[in-house]
Amino acid sequence: MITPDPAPTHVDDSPVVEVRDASVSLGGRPILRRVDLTVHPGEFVALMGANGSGKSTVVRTITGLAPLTGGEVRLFGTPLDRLHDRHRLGFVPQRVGVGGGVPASVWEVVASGRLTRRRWLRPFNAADRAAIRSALEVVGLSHRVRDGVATLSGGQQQRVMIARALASEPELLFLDEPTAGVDLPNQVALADALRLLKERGATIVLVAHELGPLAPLVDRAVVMRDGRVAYDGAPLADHEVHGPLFGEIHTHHHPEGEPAKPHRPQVASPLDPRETPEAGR
Ligand SMILES: Nc1ncnc2c1ncn2[C@@H]1O[C@H](COP(=O)(O)OP(=O)(O)OP(=O)(O)O)[C@@H](O)[C@H]1O
Repeated sequence: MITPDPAPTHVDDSPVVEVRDASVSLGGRPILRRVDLTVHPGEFVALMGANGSGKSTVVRTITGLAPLTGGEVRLFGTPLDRLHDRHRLGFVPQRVGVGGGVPASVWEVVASGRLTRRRWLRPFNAADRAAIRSALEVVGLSHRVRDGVATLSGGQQQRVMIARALASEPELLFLDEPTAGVDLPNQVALADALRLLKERGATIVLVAHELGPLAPLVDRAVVMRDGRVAYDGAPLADHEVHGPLFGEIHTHHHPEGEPAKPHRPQVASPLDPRETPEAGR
């Protein structure tokens, strides 16, 4: 709920996302190779890695947009193809040009986030309007409700798309590069909005090249390389992800010798029987 409710949505720690041995081919080319990923309730996971490493495809697979050629995806404990209450998911895709000639107002775009929760052709009820208002407040755009989306800057348009996802009151939110091409004040506004959502108990999976102001929110980093999970563990600084480390499968040593936090950190190991010597290259 987008209400001041600090209680987490889930009472147990059963995974919200379970990707098991998932493979995806696109255009006849293997893009994801035997990916495993588990996300627990309330976690904020940053999915990182170089261009073309497969980050977006992981998210597209988890949200059912890219078909599996092998393996399984479960959300909220249910196989993806049997999940009916899809309103529990929110998805802010990459580089959405909401302006593109569509004369929609900010309010209309954010209100469209309620469609999965409403019965067809019913007017918005008080709960709908409250959720829309709250989402606009969270992203700091209440004063722009009547404006055409096309009149907003790219960063503000991205905030509109975040508000649209927030209005649907998702338990699990995916964002693909929400800060790409967004100026710093808008990145900070996005971070504030996501912090609030996290405090309300949502589980968040974020695809990002660089975390910038989002870094303090991240509980866990997963780094993709060549369609595989190369690292799964404690958050990494942007420079670590983009340094030489992910030129190879990486074993992470935490700087102060602290144990990697939080959930079951895993480093994909070359000893993994599924890996072949040439596989990670
Ligand atoms: N529909 C498609 N058909 C064929 N190949 C695709 C398709 N979509 C993505 N790919 C390829 O899959 C690989 C992984 O793409 P993906 O977008 O998942 O990577 P990414 O890590 O998100 O990259 P970026 O950071 O550039 O968005 C790339 O080589 C890309 O060219």
